[in-house]
Amino acid sequence: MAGFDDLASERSKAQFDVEEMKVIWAGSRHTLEVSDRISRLVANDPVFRKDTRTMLSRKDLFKNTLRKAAHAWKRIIELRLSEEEAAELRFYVDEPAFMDLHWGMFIPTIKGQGTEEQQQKWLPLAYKMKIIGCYAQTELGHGSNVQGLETTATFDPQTDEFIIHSPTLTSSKWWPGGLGKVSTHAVVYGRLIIDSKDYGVNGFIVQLRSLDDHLPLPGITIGDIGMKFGSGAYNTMDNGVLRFDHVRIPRDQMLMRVSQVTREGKLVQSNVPWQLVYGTMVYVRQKIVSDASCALSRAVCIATRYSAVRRQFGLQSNGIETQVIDYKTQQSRLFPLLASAYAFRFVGEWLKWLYMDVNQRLQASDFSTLPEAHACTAGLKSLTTSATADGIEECRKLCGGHGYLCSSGLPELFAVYIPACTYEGDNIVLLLQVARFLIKTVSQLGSGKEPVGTTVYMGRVEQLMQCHCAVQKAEDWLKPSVILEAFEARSMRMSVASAQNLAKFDNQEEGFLELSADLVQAAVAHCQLIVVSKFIEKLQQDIPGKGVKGQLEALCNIYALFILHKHLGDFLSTGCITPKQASLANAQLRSLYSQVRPNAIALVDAFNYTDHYLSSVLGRYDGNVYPKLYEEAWKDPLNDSVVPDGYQEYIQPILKQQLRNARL
Ligand SMILES: CCCCCCCCCCCCCCC/C=C/C(=O)SCCNC(=O)CCNC(=O)[C@H](O)C(C)(C)COP(=O)(O)OP(=O)(O)OC[C@H]1O[C@@H](n2cnc3c(N)ncnc32)[C@H](O)[C@@H]1OP(=O)(O)O
Ligand SMILES: Cc1cc2nc3c(=O)[nH]c(=O)nc-3n(C[C@H](O)[C@H](O)[C@H](O)COP(=O)(O)OP(=O)(O)OC[C@H]3O[C@@H](n4cnc5c(N)ncnc54)[C@H](O)[C@@H]3O)c2cc1C
Repeated sequence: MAGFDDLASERSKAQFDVEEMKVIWAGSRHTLEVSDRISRLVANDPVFRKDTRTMLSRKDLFKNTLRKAAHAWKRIIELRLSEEEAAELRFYVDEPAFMDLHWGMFIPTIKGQGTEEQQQKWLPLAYKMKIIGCYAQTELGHGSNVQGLETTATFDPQTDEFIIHSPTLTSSKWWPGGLGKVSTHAVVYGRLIIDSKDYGVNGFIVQLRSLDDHLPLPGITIGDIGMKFGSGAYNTMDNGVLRFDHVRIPRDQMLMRVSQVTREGKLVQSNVPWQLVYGTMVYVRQKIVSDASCALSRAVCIATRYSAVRRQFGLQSNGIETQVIDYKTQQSRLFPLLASAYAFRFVGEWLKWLYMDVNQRLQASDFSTLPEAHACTAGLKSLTTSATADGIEECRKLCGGHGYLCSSGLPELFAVYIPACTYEGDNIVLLLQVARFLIKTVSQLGSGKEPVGTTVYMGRVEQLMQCHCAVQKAEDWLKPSVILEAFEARSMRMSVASAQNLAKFDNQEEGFLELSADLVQAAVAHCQLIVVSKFIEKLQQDIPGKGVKGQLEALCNIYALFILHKHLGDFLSTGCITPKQASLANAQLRSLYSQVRPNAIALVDAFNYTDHYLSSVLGRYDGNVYPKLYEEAWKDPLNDSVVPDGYQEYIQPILKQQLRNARL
């Protein structure tokens, strides 16, 4: 039967060791074992079913999410899961919920911004879920501009307390996940005021609801902000609104790792940079980059499997139509996304390492790598989430009409994913941060301060401003050194051009605003260079398994040449490559697609996703698409009755012409 046979035959064509590729994708044998075991555990538990999610009303949906979250917590306790296993379990439950914010932001904020004493007090309560917390930073009037927050935390020396207050409507906290209906506590960001002086934004632990009856504490107004994009999707989350009317908290509930307020009301600064108040955002942005590869690979897995099952046109000699995956246009849209999923996986792995390294340095009071960590997490978060959101939508189109059905899994994935381009920093705002970092680095060239980390290539400014690409034939584009030089030269030249244009302005801030669209492009070029170079570095490691390295090399080249093709204007206008070299790159890309084609199904199998996690009829492992699509349609509540509700009120009068007669 179509589907079963197609995917089995595709799998038999694979030219590499899929089991070894699974290890590479997972990061290690241990991680593969854990994710494999936990994903199956979730898939086999009826409480974690997802198939009715898009049909439920908001209230039922939310209650169902609470039920799953409680069950997940119960299983974590019963099975004595480790922190790693518990995180995997929450991941595979695959339903945004208050737990994400409790474990993903509230706890990390206390760890990163609390003193030892504060950690000892609050973390055990949070780990045991005796309190549930969220991260309340954004307000109705300000999200991107953190320094513009209006909530105040005024020190009262009489009582040794802070008074938390929302002075205006626009100062209402607005968006925090988990806040609307569940959290008992929040880390609230507000302006620290001592003796009428404003000391800027700090974090404060505030209890919101009673631990006895869950009612809001006096002075607190709290609720959900309403339905969001898509059915099901992110509506499982209670994003909330919160107002304070002079709510008092003890002084020791200000997070005091960065600065402390003494009993006398004096502000004492630690030796750590004030930017550590922004530390949780760096942590979460790093996590979001890793998650991007999960979301994109999930969409790509669905679209690739379905493209091998779906046949249209072109009767072959055996009387069967062509698999749509064999169309070159399908390949040129799908395979760059497959390559991007792998590229984001590896850059995410590297970013995790970078984040751990920065953290270790911070513990040892070495703050030198913080600006680079901020620029990398901000830039890569922006690059990978934008590409993933666009990629999911492309996968929907790659699946034709059936991709638009909820049962394809793609509409909900898209709806859940797209806010990643906005939360944890709007993607444009974050790229402007990277641009500032690049301009600063360029302006320091020649000053004796050598660029470090991901900007080390800028130290070769003279060479990169003048070099000529050496490509003469299509295969030359397969050399990592050639690709790297083209990407470095493009990024260098775009940053230098931006810096030169900026220098023409008397007022740098005005110049930055005027040139911001170009600056964003320079930042994108730098971030794409990071992704390409980290993929190339990955290939320099020992990669076991028959044919695995060869497949990864092909994917790496596809990613790089696809980006080159997409941003050809940059490469040509900066003189990094010639039009002839561009056309050779395109020819090489076509040849790489042919190389990947027989391995495409095996390359998505290597993600090791269960059908439960994919939740897609089109992406089923067995390829049994048509019978299941047919079956799925009959489950829709509209099909519960043959004649729909409303027939007698609205359809019958039209058919019987009663309405027309009434008008005559
Ligand atoms: C789908 C669920 C699946 C389940 C998976 C679960 C696990 C994954 C967890 C993920 C959960 C996702 C759920 C979503 C939750 C969403 C949460 C949020 O959205 S929280 C709110 C996030 N808000 C933002 O990101 C705001 C963005 N704005 C800013 O960060 C800042 O305002 C700014 C950086 C844009 C500007 O800062 P500002 O101080 O006003 O000015 P400057 O630009 O001049 O910066 C001064 C100086 O500081 C440096 N800087 C800035 N930021 C940082 C930083 N984070 N770290 C270090 N340094 C930083 C900057 O470079 C400047 O340095 P200088 O040397 O002076 O040039
Ligand atoms: C699903 C979801 C979950 C969230 N969860 C949380 C949470 O748990 N806790 C929390 O505190 N917050 C949360 N947020 C809020 C989120 O962090 C903010 O929405 C985000 O930081 C963007 O800020 P904004 O909404 O103010 O956008 P705005 O800044 O108002 O953006 C509007 C437009 O202005 C542009 N813009 C803004 N500033 C500039 C500039 N300087 N230069 C050029 N263009 C600019 C942007 O690019 C964008 O196009 C969440 C948001 C969403 C959507």
